[in-house]
Amino acid sequence: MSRLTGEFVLRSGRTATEYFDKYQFEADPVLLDQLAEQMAVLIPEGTEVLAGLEMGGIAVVTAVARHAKLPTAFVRKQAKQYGTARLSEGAEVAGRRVLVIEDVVTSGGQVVISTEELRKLGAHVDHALCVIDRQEGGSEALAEAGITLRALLTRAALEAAV
Ligand SMILES: O=P(O)(O)OC[C@H]1O[C@H](OP(=O)(O)OP(=O)(O)O)[C@H](O)[C@@H]1O
Ligand SMILES: O=C(O)c1cc(=O)[nH]c(=O)[nH]1
Repeated sequence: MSRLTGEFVLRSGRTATEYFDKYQFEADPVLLDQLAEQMAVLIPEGTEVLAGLEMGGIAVVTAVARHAKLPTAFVRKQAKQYGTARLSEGAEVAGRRVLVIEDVVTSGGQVVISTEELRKLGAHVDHALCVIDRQEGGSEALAEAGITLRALLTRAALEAAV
């Protein structure tokens, strides 16, 4: 139900004829919980904090954390301009082994940007976990940044299931 066809501009600026609307599965509490339960199994040993990326990664991280029983951080695209003025809200990330949680990975650009920012805050980030890896160079880009990508689903697997 999340797989759309048409013409879509992606975050990376690329265009695609296929788009996974993550908000369709994130808005379904039963489906999201099932995905989260399976993702929790993929969490690398030693992970201390789960960090979900704005916006789609926030619902995913909250759901995964319920199964993993780990504290969560909510990572903004830009630091809040008032109040706490934080980029990363919730659990403290400094000095802790942090797993980045994302919904969809395409080029890997957003995970790399947010990981750099988390590292500046003192987090130790070696891994990321996503719901869907579109298999368009994301895992390679992450590897260059020292991040291993684990995915619950790949684009190839989803296409094979249709
Ligand atoms: O691997 P990349 O090429 O960086 O692309 C994937 C990113 O693009 C989408 O974010 P978008 O900005 O559309 O998302 P939001 O609705 O979650 O804010 C998705 O949630 C990833 O964050
Ligand atoms: O690369 C993206 O921006 C992107 C691709 C996709 O399939 N779904 C999504 O939410 N974002």
